[in-house]
Amino acid sequence: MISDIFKTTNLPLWAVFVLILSAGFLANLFLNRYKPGLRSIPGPFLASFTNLWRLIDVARGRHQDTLINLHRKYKSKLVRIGPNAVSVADPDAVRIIYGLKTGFSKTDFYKVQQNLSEGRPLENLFNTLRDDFHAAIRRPVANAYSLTSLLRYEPFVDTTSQFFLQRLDDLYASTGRVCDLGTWLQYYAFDVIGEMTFSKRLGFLETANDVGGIIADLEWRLTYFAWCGQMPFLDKFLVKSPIAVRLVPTNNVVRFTLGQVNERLAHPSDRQDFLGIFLKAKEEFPEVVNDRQVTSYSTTNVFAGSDTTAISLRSAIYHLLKDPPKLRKLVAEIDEVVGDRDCVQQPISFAEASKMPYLQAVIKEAMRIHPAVGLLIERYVPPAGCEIAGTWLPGGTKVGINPWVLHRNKEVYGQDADVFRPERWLEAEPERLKVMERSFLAFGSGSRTCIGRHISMLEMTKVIPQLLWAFEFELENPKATWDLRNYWFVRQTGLRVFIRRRKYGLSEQSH
Ligand code: HEM
Repeated sequence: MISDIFKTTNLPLWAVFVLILSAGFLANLFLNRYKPGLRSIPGPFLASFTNLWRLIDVARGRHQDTLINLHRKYKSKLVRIGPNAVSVADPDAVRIIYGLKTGFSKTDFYKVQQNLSEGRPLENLFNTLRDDFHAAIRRPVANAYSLTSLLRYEPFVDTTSQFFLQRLDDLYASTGRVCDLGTWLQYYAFDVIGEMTFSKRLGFLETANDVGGIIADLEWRLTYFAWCGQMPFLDKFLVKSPIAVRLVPTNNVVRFTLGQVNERLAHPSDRQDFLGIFLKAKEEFPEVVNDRQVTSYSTTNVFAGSDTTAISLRSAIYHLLKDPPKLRKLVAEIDEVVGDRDCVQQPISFAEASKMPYLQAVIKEAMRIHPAVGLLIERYVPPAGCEIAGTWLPGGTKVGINPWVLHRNKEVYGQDADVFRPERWLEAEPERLKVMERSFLAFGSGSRTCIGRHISMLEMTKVIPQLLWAFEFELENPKATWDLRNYWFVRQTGLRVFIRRRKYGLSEQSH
């Protein structure tokens, strides 16, 4: 056949190949564009041909805004953002896509996130695609993350918070220097998770520095996940290519946690921190938990639990500082609960904080208006296909909800959905509240929901009142807005403040 074309056209062989390749490429684009089940879903024209559209848009760092605008522009619950990818904005779809036993599984976007350890991808709770493996590794440790286990971690949070406040007082309240509070909240979040996981602060607050380059490493890694995750086959040619694997067989964060695990193994102790629990799980479930799995659990704590918590803390503080009446309302609630005691020496307990309605509403609203995760929480439609928002989608389609899109849905949260207003959580009628709760995806939803959500709520509900009790914060430039960059997590920069003592040092003053 090829030789016939060659003879009749007198074309050189290479030109025939180029022609055939071009025809194949064009046919592929055409098939992408007119893929059954997806061809009638509105979306950017280019996106229906190639995932490059998605990759480029994600690389620009404001993908959450693009999706919010696209859903509003097309007035559609479904927007096609790739030849085989659909963004969904429908509260009723939450249960379908993320519900227990609905058969939707994580996509190869998560495979890219499997960091290398000794040359092999390290599957963990967060990034595994295999539901049976996920259930097997979740069972031995689930209890350690439950609400009832929280009391165990409160002292870890308290000691780190006290040190955090002392550092802010020494370096900023006492000197009048401007403080990059956003960065300090990140140091705090890393040190708390270090305390809880390894019984030691990782040294961020102490050194006021990026210890071991972990923050920088996570930053580039998240960027890589976000970009490469839009065209996951590229991973095999980049970080997981044979040459790259040989050059960097174990990545930085894994190496760091491996060091902590090895140190504990060399000096065994009966500490009830997460590492202690993971090592106990190794004894109780030897068929599932080996040394590699212990490292995997520990790495996940550091990876999934630090940046996300810092982002949510920043959101709460920033939005309060931008809206002084709301800040005053929260401070009044804190003062009432704390009374005469020193809130640094005797912090608000989790039990007390859980009964502070405005504080709870502020945290929830901070995570609604600025959820940490800023890309689709992607899943594959099961092989039999499925109807979502009135459209039948074929098996294997990538679907997902971007929390930013559902959180800004005006039908769910009202016409002021773009505004920070904690009161909405306190005023909503029970039926409306149910829909708002169902659409709240800051911690994901269903079978793969965040295992660390109680831990982060523990941190946030304790440290926010302590900070606001101890200090007054003032934005360096009250009119400026901060900068956002979405690389899987939507990280903020520019939360720069002046700090003044409010009640910090109360016990010293009374002596
Ligand atoms: C405010 C803080 C946090 C936010 C916003 C957050 C957000 C999320 C989200 C959206 C997911 C679902 C991801 C998906 O379905 O693809 C998730 C899963 C997960 N998170 Fe968190 N997270 C936070 C804190 C933590 C903490 C403190 C830890 C650990 C100590 C943690 C560990 C995990 C793990 C292990 C998973 C995977 C769970 C599974 O699939 O079984 N997270 N998180």
